[in-house]
Amino acid sequence: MASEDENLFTERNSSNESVQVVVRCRPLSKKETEAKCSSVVKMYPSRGVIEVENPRARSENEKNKIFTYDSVYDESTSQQSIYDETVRPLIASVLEGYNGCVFAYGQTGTGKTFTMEGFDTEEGKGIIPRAFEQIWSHIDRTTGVEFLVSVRYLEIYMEEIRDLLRIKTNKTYELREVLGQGVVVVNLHSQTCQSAKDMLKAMRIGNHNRTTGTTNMNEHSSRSHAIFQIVVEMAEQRTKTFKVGKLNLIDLAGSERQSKTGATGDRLREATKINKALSSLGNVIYGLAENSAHIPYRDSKLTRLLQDSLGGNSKTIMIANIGPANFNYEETIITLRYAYRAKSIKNTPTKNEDIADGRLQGLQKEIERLKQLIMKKSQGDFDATVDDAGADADATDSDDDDDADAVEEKAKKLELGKMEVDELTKQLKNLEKQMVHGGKNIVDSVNENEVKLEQQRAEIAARKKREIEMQQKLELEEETCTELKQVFASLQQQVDFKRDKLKRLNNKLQSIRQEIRDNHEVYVKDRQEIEEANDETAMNLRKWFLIIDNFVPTEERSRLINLAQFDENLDNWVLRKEKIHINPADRPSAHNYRRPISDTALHMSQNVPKYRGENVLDLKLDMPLRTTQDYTPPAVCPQIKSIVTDVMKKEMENSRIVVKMPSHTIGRTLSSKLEQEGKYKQATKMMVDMHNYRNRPGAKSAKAAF
Ligand SMILES: Nc1ncnc2c1ncn2[C@@H]1O[C@H](COP(=O)(O)OP(=O)(O)OP(=O)(O)O)[C@@H](O)[C@H]1O
Repeated sequence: MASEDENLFTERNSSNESVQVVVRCRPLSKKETEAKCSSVVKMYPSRGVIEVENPRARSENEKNKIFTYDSVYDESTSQQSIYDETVRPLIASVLEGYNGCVFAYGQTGTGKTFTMEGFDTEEGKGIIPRAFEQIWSHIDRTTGVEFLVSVRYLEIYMEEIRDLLRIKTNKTYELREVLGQGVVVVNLHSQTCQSAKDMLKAMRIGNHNRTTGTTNMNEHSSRSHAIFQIVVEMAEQRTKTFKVGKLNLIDLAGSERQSKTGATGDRLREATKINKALSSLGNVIYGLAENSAHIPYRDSKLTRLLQDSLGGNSKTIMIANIGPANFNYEETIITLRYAYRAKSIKNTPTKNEDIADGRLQGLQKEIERLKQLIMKKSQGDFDATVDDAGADADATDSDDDDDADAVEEKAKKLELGKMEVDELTKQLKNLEKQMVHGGKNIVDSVNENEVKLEQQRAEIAARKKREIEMQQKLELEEETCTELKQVFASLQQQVDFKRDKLKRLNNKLQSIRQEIRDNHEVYVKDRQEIEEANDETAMNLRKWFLIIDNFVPTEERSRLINLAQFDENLDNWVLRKEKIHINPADRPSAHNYRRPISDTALHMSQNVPKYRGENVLDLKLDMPLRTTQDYTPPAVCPQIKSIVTDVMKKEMENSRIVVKMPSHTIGRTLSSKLEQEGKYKQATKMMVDMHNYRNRPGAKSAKAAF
């Protein structure tokens, strides 16, 4: 049970905080410009407002839709500004021991990867590499603190988790809820980093391993949700306190419509899984916004991993990416509605302080232990081990003997001891290398300027944020003030005012109705797409039924149905292994070799000669009815016959052998002789002439030709 002090501590370090939602709109793409698309998005960054014009509006009410967010960024916003104004304060919180999360959401091709990763240039780099720089410039400036920084990089592809830093493993990555840590991925490789460069390298390796593909909407479309995790453990040397900051940087796969991306085959299957996970994310956001009793986190791996970031212990920023083209109006509105809902999600970020079982503590303890051990061994206590502190020292001393053997033994021990000390020192150095001592660049004057610049940027960002908030408040108050300020001089004025109000309310009603209609249209489109996908699946199913009906015997079918079972981890049907009970005496044999029946024997059958009959099946084949005739040799025309006879005569005279042969055989012999001599043309002509003669009209039979 938590003590009163602990409860107080938690209360002091946690408070409710809304998910911060910002919207970023990219410029019209080259393709959109070529297709003469127009921009339907207007942004007002100073007020945090976005206005989207409906290109298919039938009335004034339907025309414009207005949304308000924490901040909005138009196409001219630089990567630096979006980072400084939105993400920098969050990373600063992570370095104080909070959990943080930034995730980019939006339709495919709207700039999520551009925002999170960016390009390899100073201006082009995105949020993730900039976060590395901020973390390491903080470490370099902080004295008296030891840091342990590690990163992990995973992707969720087709509802499967893959380790992007260790792609060639056959480990399975399960999700497990760990007390005090939230939902973690078991077996995921964690890489310790000593600099921003190390982190950048890990990011590049992961990006290289990430699943991407080409669609009509984006040449390099991310086909998976990628999560880059950074864990910063901090140990204050003076106060001996520990804290841990965890950061999740997430580039989601884009939501997409098959009609627009033109996805088929693998791309379509990926899109179905992507949309399924995103729709469960939508359900979680909806549930949290509506304060539902049940939040369906367990519906997908993505929502389980985001459990802490949405409605839990984390400071979270959602970046909604949109495109400005009229062609994508509906998708833009869906993204904006999603983002608007996320605004009302409340998190309870809590500082992760005084952690009892952090990796850094373990590392520090191990380093201390090794140091002591090395010290003891260097002082001659070669029997010292992990826990005993020289208990055997007396025993070694009491055995004081001048015997030559004993001296030799001692020398050996000394040598061994030295080797052990070297080995332990190596281990110690390796462990120490993992930890980073803060405050390396504290006296650097360039660094001081950098710090000042950073502080100024943070101040400007905070001021801008305050301005937006004040502007939004002002607008709201102005609206209510105009109502209150109305002094009803006459009944007519009152009537006019009420009419105005009614008109405004009517407008609101119309816009809500329009929203319902829009939603219905989206719903109908979604349904159509699902139906199309269903039709395709049904077609495939019919094909498989046809194959099964014609090629799988009925009794075999029921056996297979019994063996089939659904594997939730693989999200697919698998065939259970059938237990075959065979009496060893009745073991089947093939080609006089006993066929193996145990798993080991089956496995070994590849290499061990004893089992080489394994794959030999002795089948009696049903021979098909004969559909061919015996070969009838071709007839030879008289002209050739005469030549043949002349040549044969000569041959026979030379060899003095008399052979009685039919003329067609002689013809063939001659033809092959001509071929041997390289007279291919003559040989072919001879065969053709023979064939034509034999098949001449009116020929009675092959033999009649001769
Ligand atoms: N703010 C921006 N300024 C200029 N170009 C941009 C911007 N945002 C995106 N782009 C360009 O748009 C294209 C698509 O961007 P990106 O690949 O980041 O989209 P995405 O949302 O990650 O797509 P997907 O979901 O398919 O992976 C890229 O060529 C990118 O350079």
